[in-house]
Amino acid sequence: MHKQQFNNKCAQLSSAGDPVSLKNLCQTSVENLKQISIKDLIKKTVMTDTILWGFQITKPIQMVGINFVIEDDQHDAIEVAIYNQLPVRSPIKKLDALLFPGCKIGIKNPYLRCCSDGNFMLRNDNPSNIIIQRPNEPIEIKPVQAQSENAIENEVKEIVKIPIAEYYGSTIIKVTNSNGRGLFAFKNIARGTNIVVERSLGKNNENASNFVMLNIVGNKMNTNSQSNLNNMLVIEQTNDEILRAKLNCLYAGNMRTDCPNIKQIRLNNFKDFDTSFVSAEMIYQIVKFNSFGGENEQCNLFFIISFANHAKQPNACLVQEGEFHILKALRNIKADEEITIDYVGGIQNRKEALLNWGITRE
Ligand SMILES: C[S@@+](CC[C@H](N)C(=O)[O-])C[C@H]1O[C@@H](n2cnc3c(N)ncnc32)[C@H](O)[C@@H]1O
Repeated sequence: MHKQQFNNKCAQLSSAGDPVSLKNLCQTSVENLKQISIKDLIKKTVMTDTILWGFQITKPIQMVGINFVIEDDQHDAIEVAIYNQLPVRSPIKKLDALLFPGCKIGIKNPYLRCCSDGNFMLRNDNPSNIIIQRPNEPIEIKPVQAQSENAIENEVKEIVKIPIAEYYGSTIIKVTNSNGRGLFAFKNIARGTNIVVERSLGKNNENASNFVMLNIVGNKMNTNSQSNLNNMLVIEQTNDEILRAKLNCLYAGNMRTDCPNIKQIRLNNFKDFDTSFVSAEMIYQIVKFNSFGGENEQCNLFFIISFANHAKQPNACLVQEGEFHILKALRNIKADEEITIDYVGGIQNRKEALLNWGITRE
């Protein structure tokens, strides 16, 4: 088929639409719609006066419509096909900037349509039925120059495909038997999976380069970067309630048994959290016990990743891609297993380095 014919065909298909979906225009405001989950959907039925919220977990693909997968707060996933959002055959760049993993998607009056291949997916032809909340603008993923032909090269190739938004994966925070609170898997996680993608707290990594950190190289940040981060956090908390909530939650880590609810955090719901101002002394303690230094001696503090405890033989590691840090599975991790990292991988005097976190034996 010639390009022109192909375009015409696409345009025809697009304008023809799905009659049920085309008629399904929801003009009710979000507050007046009942919130439902993927499990509540009924096949071949328009769920009138309801809204389904989910997080986009795949990149979009464009055929006639735009298809991608969303996951709801029950961790069920479904494919969504939306039509008439963008002209047929819009440039990929435009599409990637509109819809990317991490976006929160609201679908008014969801309609579970049976496709010609027998599968079911949510179909929508009315752009006003779709609410797209972008967590942040996607970063441009630059091709990374492979430095050698070893493991790093493979690691780089994998990473380049990935992070454009924060993501908290199949994780839950629970109290451990002996190391305070810790990060756990609530589902089986396959080796190589990006379990959590996070930016470090405090804007201290403006000079971060596109490098890969296969392991954490101890808490060896220089005094400069650590005190720089402390100062940043003291100032930044003034206008940032969520940052205060996160810092309060990290303070006095091991002494606490209250575990932040990741489900709530996914929805950016921090309203039950302590958002009081955090003193400079508290910030010093938080950074000391929860931050990790990178190869460039930069000091990184996280929220979710900082709940990962140390192990000599960990099942995960931290890698960095630009402004994002990725907690990556080193092997298959079973549901309910604790997710651990080696705080001092690559350091000669492990014992001494571990004392930075108050860890006296491995
Ligand atoms: C990055 S935080 C980890 C989360 C922390 N357990 C909490 O409850 O908030 C690091 C702190 O956890 C504790 N910790 C982590 N791994 C440990 C280990 N293998 N043995 C003993 N304590 C550990 C230490 O107190 C350390 O300062």
